[in-house]
Amino acid sequence: MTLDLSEIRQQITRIDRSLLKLLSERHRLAFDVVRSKEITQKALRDEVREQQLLQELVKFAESENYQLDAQYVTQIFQRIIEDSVLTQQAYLQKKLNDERENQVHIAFLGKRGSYSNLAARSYANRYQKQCIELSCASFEQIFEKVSSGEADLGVLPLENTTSGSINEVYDLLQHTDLSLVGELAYPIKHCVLVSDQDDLSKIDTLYSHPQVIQQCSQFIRDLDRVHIEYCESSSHAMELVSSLNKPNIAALGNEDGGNLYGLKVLKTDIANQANNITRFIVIARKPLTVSPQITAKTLLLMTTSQQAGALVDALFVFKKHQIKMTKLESRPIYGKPWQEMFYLEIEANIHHPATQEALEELKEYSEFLKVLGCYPSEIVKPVDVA
Ligand SMILES: C=C(O[C@@H]1C=C(C(=O)O)C=C[C@H]1O)C(=O)O
Repeated sequence: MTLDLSEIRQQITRIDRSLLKLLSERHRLAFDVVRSKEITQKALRDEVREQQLLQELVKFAESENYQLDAQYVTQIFQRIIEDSVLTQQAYLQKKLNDERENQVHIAFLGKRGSYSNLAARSYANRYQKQCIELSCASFEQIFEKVSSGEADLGVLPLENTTSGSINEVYDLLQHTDLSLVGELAYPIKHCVLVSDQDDLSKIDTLYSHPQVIQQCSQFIRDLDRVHIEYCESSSHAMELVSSLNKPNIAALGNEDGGNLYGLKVLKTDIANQANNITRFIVIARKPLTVSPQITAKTLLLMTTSQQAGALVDALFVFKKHQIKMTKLESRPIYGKPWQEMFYLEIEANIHHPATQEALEELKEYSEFLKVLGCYPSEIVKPVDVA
């Protein structure tokens, strides 16, 4: 055994490359798996198989030979399985919707380096498409760019695990003819970015988007007398802090974006909640067909009568048809004080006859009902290992 650090590091580098090679091999097998399932029409996700795999791996991991922590191993393999499931989904979806174009124009909020930009890139990557980026100054502009055909897709944040729903996006969905065609969960990792400063106590002004400020409120409260400057997006904040180049100011943003603007990270992990994830939606002009082999979600917009129990009656339809509801959100109706519009997200494929039947029944309990879109669920809930 050697204790020479550079030699040990060489060994680590070699092991990391081997791990990467194995990950790539496993990733490629996802394509063989999905081609096989295309023939058999088997459901893409097999939770029993996933559970067996994980249980066996944990048993190995904890054995004498490996001595690895069960939770550590489980988390890694859950990520690997998620990649396999999402890779297979993207393959099926591309084929089903006959997408041959290799480029996709995506509109998003903010400049290069914004979270929306990173989410847009990640979405294009998943579908192995080159992303032509169209940066927008407002959510409304994203809708306009997709409507006019300037953009093929628009990526918008819908909810965040810390700050909740993004009302403005919900409200814009009320008036659109565009369709929801996708979702993606993107981990948000806020940090303090500076031009040149090593001491956090020297910072007296923070620049960022109101959502980011809200998500880091506990960290900000603990700072002494810091002034907040609200910006259009976190990328605007990063650009501004970079161009002002002062030692007393900082931007709250993400590390990748910060790199782009030549900023350095002064502090990481500053969000109130460690698991800070934003769910983005993807909009397009045409609705999508979702493969029956994939877990699909459908977003509905509905109003009910003002009578007692009207919403309960409507929701009961889902219970009766054994349809899982993944989200219920209400927003005021513009011009109708104290009346509410409901957004219902269900785990169901709109093309499935059982869903159609449930929606027909739902019409009886609603005054207005509109399908905003049906899309593959990209939130792969891990199976329980116990
Ligand atoms: C790879 C498969 O597809 C999915 C992914 C799995 C994995 O990555 O191990 C396991 C089961 C399925 O949910 C498979 O069916 O074997």
